[in-house]
Amino acid sequence: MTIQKVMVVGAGQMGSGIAQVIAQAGFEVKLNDMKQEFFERGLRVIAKNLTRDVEKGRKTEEEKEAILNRITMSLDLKDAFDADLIIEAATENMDIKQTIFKELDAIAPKHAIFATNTSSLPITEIAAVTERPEKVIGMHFMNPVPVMKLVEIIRGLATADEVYKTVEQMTHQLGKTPVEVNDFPGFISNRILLPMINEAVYALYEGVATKEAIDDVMKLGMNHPMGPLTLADFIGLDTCLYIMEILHEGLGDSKYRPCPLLRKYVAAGWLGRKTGRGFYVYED
Ligand SMILES: CC(=O)CC(=O)SCCNC(=O)CCNC(=O)[C@H](O)C(C)(C)COP(=O)(O)OP(=O)(O)OC[C@H]1O[C@@H](n2cnc3c(N)ncnc32)[C@H](O)[C@@H]1OP(=O)(O)O
Ligand SMILES: NC(=O)C1=CN([C@@H]2O[C@H](COP(=O)(O)OP(=O)(O)OC[C@H]3O[C@@H](n4cnc5c(N)ncnc54)[C@H](OP(=O)(O)O)[C@@H]3O)[C@@H](O)[C@H]2O)C=CC1
Repeated sequence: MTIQKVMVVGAGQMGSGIAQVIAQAGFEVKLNDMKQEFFERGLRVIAKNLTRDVEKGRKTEEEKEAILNRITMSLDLKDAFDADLIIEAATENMDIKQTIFKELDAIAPKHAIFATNTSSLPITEIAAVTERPEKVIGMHFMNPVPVMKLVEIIRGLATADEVYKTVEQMTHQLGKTPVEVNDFPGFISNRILLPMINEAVYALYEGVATKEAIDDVMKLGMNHPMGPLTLADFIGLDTCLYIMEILHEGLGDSKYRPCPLLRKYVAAGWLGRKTGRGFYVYED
């Protein structure tokens, strides 16, 4: 199957990055969110990234404009009427994702593939609310999307081989490297990454060291580009907590219990970079 028209649902940090790489690869993309201001916030981030590319001589001003012109605003899921591929990148919450997919199922063409960028939720359970579970698949991009090479592709129980192949090919067209993973909580990436981040939060909670010291140990000692607490702020503490809860519930092992300090920060609305405060404070 050939993909021509794409829709991305959710214009947050992941949705805007996904829309950017899709438009960069020459596809038309509708970027959907619930309010115009969320779309505009997403588009501002994309424009900023592209301006940096122009300043660094990687793109011309004309290329930047052409990419931006391929991204159109959508505030209504009905705009999915002509989509070949829909990539959902809304908030990490099963109810939200199932509601979106159910609604899209009644709107999108019968051939359309539904991909979800979920970090941890079961693809099979999301697919089950649609009449097309064979066309539902996980397409898990990494943050920041324009930079990171990996896309985990997750088959649900019913995902058709043809759908897998189309999404794999699309991933190559976006300049990314696909890795196939089966449908288990947190897949590979977050099953391994998030317990490390959660352990770093426990180390802070128990007073083992300061946040700076914890991050320095992992940066300088293990050559991680960011310390785990900085990375948690970058991902979003709400998303980190959701993922730990899914691992805990889905795998049934107490080693995945979320640290109470992580819960406390999320309850306070300290969600990391996106709200200006998490483990660290951000002025920009
Ligand atoms: C939660 C999930 O479900 C899964 C996940 O995504 S988990 C998160 C996975 N991501 C990570 O682990 C990221 C870890 N951090 C890093 O790799 C690096 O710190 C980083 C790439 C984010 C920044 O790299 P850095 O060397 O510290 O900073 P910097 O020099 O400013 O940036 C490096 C390049 O990335 C680009 N970049 C940095 N942040 C960017 C962003 N948010 N958007 C777009 N481009 C960005 C910069 O423009 C720069 O590009 P050039 O060198 O080509 O000019
Ligand atoms: N952050 C990360 O590092 C990564 C996250 N992911 C996954 O990507 C998804 C998005 O995460 P992220 O971009 O970080 O989150 P953000 O909070 O930045 O963005 C989510 C966006 O979705 C919007 N949204 C919520 N409900 C709907 C809806 N019903 N219809 C349309 N848009 C909606 C939100 O609007 P509002 O602001 O009003 O709530 C927000 O703009 C999650 O599933 C997450 O697990 C995957 C890989 C990495």
